[in-house]
Amino acid sequence: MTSAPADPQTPSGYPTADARPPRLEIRNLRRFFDGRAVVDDVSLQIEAGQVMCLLGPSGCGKSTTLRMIAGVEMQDSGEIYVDGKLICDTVFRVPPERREIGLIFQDFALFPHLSVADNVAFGLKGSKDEKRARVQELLSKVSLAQYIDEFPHQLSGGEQQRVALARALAPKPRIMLMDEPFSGLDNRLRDGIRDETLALLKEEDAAVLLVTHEPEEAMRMADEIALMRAGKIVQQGAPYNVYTRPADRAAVSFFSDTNVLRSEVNGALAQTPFGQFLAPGLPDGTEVDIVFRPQHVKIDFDRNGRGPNPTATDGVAARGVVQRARFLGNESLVEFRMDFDGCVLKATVPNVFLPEAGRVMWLTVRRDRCFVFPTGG
Ligand SMILES: Nc1ncnc2c1ncn2[C@@H]1O[C@H](COP(=O)(O)OP(=O)(O)OP(=O)(O)O)[C@@H](O)[C@H]1O
Repeated sequence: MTSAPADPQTPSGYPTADARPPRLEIRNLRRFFDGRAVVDDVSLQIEAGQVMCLLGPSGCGKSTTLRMIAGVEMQDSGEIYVDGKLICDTVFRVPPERREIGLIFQDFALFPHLSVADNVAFGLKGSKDEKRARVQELLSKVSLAQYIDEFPHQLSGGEQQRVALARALAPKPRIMLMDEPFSGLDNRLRDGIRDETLALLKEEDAAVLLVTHEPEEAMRMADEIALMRAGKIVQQGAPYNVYTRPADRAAVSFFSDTNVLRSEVNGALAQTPFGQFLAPGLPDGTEVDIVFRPQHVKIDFDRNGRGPNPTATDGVAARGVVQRARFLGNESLVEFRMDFDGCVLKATVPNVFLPEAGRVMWLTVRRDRCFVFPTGG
């Protein structure tokens, strides 16, 4: 007996015949502008009901990636699959309107001359009653049922954004692409709308790819973060893992303020005034950066010219002088000029802690929260 020939539009590599392929898969996408790869070998998989955030600085290629998936930009190489079916490579291309992909952009334009109901119904097929039922269902979900017959100019920015979300979800897209969808909203509105949007997206079971340059937004929204830099995915994983096990120095500083100490490897160890750090696999003489976040610096008082005793978790204490201290609302930020080489280190402390400038204090660093990277690597 011979087996049926493989479907040429189905990618290989799924472990068993009944294993469900990802809702969206992109493989090795590349796009060149003026000879420069602005998207460079990007591969991602997103399941139904999963929110993936493509996070990175301005110009790193996030929107171009999204535009290729939407079908409004063509890749120079690579493939895009939906539920295991090829929808686009360099020869075959399903047109954008047949991809069943919902889109929301920062400048989501509602049609000003159409009512809220007609905006939401815009991409819907079916009878008038069916359309009306779906419109009502979605407007209730975004808590705007009472505005069904209003016009966009009668709504606030946040309400308009929720209508845009309802419109994008109305045709039950299998995939939702969102490009900085909340950046036009003011801070107070944003958190609430993000949470509502997330709940609704989960309920509708779409695979979501959300583009943002704000780490906080990605941490808040994502099941998985793909960190992008200069056209490439440099790290991918659950928000906790990306935050606590950053791939390189730039990945640490993308999420938060950082402190950096410079050292040189000797016998797989890097010596610092805070004690020695493991530098496995790095040859002697390699310059390294020991990177840590201000919230992992501990502050202790001076005891007649001495600091706290060394411990396994916090290492050795180093002496510094308070430069300035500021209250930031939830925490205080204190800057120290360190005795050992005059560098400035930052520490954050919960609540209010505002020591006067010139005061001598001792700092230790949570050793398990320090990262050792080759300098410039
Ligand atoms: N049509 C185009 N022609 C030439 N260069 C382009 C074109 N579209 C994008 N680029 C360039 O490609 C790079 C990536 O752009 P892209 O918009 O994808 O970045 P991004 O990460 O989404 O940035 P932002 O967060 O600022 O929107 C940028 O340097 C941009 O100038």
